[in-house]
Amino acid sequence: MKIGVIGAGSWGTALANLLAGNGHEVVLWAYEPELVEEMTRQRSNSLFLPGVSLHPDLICTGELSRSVLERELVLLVAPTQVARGLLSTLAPCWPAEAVLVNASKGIELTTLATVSDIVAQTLGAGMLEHYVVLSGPTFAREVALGLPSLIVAASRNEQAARLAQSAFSNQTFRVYTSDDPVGVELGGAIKNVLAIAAGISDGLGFGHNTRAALITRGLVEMRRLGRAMGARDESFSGLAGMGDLVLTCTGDLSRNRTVGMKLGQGMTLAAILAEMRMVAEGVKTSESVYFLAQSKGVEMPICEKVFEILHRDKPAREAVLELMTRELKAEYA
Ligand SMILES: NC(=O)c1ccc[n+]([C@@H]2O[C@H](COP(=O)([O-])OP(=O)(O)OC[C@H]3O[C@@H](n4cnc5c(N)ncnc54)[C@H](O)[C@@H]3O)[C@@H](O)[C@H]2O)c1
Ligand SMILES: O=P(O)(O)OC[C@H](O)CO
Repeated sequence: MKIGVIGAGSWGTALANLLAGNGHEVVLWAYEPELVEEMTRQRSNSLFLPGVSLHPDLICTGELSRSVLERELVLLVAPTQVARGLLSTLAPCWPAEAVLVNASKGIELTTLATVSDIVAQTLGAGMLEHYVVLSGPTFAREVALGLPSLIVAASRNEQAARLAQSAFSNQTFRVYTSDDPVGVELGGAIKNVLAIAAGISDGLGFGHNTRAALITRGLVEMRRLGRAMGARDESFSGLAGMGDLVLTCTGDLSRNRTVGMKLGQGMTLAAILAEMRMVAEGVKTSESVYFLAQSKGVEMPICEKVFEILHRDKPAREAVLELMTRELKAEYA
């Protein structure tokens, strides 16, 4: 297939490499001009995926329109907060029949739009028939190294999900399909907020009990918001829900968990972000989830505390005390 990839961060580069290795003709667009130069000449991406050699057939470009021209499948894998700008720019030259696969995991600030919403608003609601969400427990580096990984391709159009499944699958990358893009998209976004919570807990020096509790009760929060937004319950027990939540709350490669750990250890958010070039989607998505939960009347106490710690300067220990001393209740109230 002719495939375009929008975004040459760690995940975009790992997936573009995988697709090229699967025999597709792949054009990878990078935002940074110096990265296009390096990827083309040195076949490496030292900014976002150091130590991984690029596939010899992978084409790299700094021209955004080349990532969609004559493409049969386009993979969007840029930070969520810039997705609207990129898709709006590309709308006039968008290939109408192409399948659009989204691998970004976040919710837009201010609009509270999911990436599905952004796609419908920029490319038209009809595009959702060609839209697939690709999400699951997949650290880019481990996928790039060929370590066995599983993921879900979710779409309301079964044919589109199957097309993505066959384009991405190989011996080390196993893709399941799902008919619940809403649940799969929400799982990927909310787990980033909960990973920050798990990091804060570790940074404060709490133990395994606390982390296991955060994962379990975090999953309840994910499911609640999912229900309010029309997601299928079982998606949250799957790869894009529990799977990714466990990975990101426990894995040292997680940027979101790392942000949380540093916060727990006493660094300010501004100082943490100043030394990070990569994106930790949970930082902004914590704000989106907070307001989304409020607007839907959904109780999400852990996500609420992450928002307050990150964006309202609440001391982490105070937030934990507030969580622990909430009114006592049944586990499934
Ligand atoms: N890295 C992973 O393991 C992984 C796995 C699954 C999903 N994701 C998701 O993939 C998405 C992309 O993350 P990543 O990890 O590949 O990125 P990254 O953190 O490795 O790199 C940051 C990316 O942001 C881009 N960028 C920064 N400012 C930009 C701008 N103004 N306009 C356009 N692009 C800009 C950079 O070019 C780079 O591609 C995120 O939503 C992330 O949650 C990442
Ligand atoms: O490094 P993180 O925290 O952005 O997580 C990366 C992926 O989403 C894991 O599936």
